[in-house]
Amino acid sequence: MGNISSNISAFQSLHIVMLGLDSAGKTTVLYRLKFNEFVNTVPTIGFNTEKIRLSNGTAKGISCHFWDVGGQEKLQRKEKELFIFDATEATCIYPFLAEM
Ligand SMILES: Nc1nc2c(ncn2[C@@H]2O[C@H](COP(=O)(O)OP(=O)(O)OP(=O)(O)O)[C@@H](O)[C@H]2O)c(=O)[nH]1
Ligand SMILES: [Mg+2]
Repeated sequence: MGNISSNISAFQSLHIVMLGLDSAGKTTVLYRLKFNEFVNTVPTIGFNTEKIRLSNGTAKGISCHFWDVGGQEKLQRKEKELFIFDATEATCIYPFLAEM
């Protein structure tokens, strides 16, 4: 047993897919985590992806791979398809995101 971060080896990344309605603040959160500052955003067409090392109380921290998916109505059908797949498998979701 243990928490999520202690079960992730130094060579693995935690994949986090950010889903939500348009203008919910997903991209704002992503760049706040990445740059530690507020960034003006534009509506996301397709997706943004960033690798961010977050603190988990250890010197190494935890490697997180964020997938910030645009929430506009025309993109929501694609988002629903993503739920079919295991979001921890980036190779599964990437082809679908790339089509958006
Ligand atoms: N007041 C307030 N505004 C916020 C907050 N977070 C984001 N915003 C604003 O809300 C707007 C939309 O934020 P985004 O981060 O682009 O929203 P999003 O969820 O990425 O939207 P899509 O890309 O269209 O899916 C922007 O003008 C942000 O400045 C918040 O916590 N408070
Ligand atoms: Mg966005």
